[in-house]
Amino acid sequence: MFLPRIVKRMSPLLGSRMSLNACRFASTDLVRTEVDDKTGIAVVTMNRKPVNSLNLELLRELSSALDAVEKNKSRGMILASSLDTVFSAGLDITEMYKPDQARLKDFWTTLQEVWLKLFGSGFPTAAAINGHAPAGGCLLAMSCEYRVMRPNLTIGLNETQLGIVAPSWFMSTMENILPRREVELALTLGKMFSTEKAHEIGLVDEIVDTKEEALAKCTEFIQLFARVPREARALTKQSFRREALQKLDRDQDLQMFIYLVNQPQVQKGLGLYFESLKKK
Ligand SMILES: CC/C=C\CC/C=C/CC(=O)SCCNC(=O)CCNC(=O)[C@H](O)C(C)(C)COP(=O)(O)OP(=O)(O)OC[C@H]1O[C@@H](n2cnc3c(N)ncnc32)[C@H](O)[C@@H]1OP(=O)(O)O
Repeated sequence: MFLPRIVKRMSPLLGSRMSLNACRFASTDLVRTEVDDKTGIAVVTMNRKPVNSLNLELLRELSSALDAVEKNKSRGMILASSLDTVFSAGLDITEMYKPDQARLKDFWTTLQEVWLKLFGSGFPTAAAINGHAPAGGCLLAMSCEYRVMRPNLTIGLNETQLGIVAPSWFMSTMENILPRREVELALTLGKMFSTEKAHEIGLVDEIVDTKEEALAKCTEFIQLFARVPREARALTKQSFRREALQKLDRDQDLQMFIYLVNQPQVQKGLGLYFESLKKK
């Protein structure tokens, strides 16, 4: 269970007074949230070694972190990873392979919740993609409004390569960024784009060399909205995204996911894929 722990960090130079850009922290083992008091921007960092694969616990903590960002009225949120070469490896295969059925339901419901909160958030969002972002990792990055990525990495929805079908809301999320034809091609191929190609087609907005630069660029993006009235901005963003958000019928989507995951050929495919990852 995530309990936001808000702590004021004191500057050692200022003794008991807060430094100008002191941070507030609301952290758990899996997700660290830091709000810069100077910019008012929250950095939400995923921290589940070795690859930030999205299991139920990480998703629950991301969901709580998004609630905390909303509640604290942060100026915006940057999503990042604590790992050097991976943003997120997407859904944790172990949640879907030989699953416990009750947990499987919880897992998918929580993933839906995270997407609804992130894609539908009123506050500005940006992803500092400091590592590979396949499948669910790409979904998280695409749910943000701006993406900054380090070179020589990969990003994309590779589900068909695994013999599974990306849910339609994964597709709508990509369609919010890329032309429909490009999305259809990317999804049917299960294409993983290099950083450079992703930038060329507009899936990624900027390429920078370091995580620090990525965070700085994301901050610059969010600060573009500093003088735009908060409510008007939020409602405008949400009306652009309403159709995709409303298209998700949570119950039907859950039933479909549970049905598909439990198909013997899907289980076989997931097992083989998981083994191939381990043998690498
Ligand atoms: C029927 C279902 C219907 C609908 C659902 C569809 C939705 C699916 C969305 C998804 O997100 S599916 C998941 C897709 N993800 C991937 O295909 C990514 C797989 N991983 C990688 O490509 C690589 O691991 C990486 C590029 C992210 C990182 O490479 P590297 O740094 O070289 O790490 P390793 O490959 O050596 O992996 C280390 C360690 O982590 C395990 N692992 C990797 N990915 C996952 C994962 N998604 N789930 C669980 N575990 C994963 C990997 O097996 C290694 O484990 P060891 O025990 O060998 O250390």
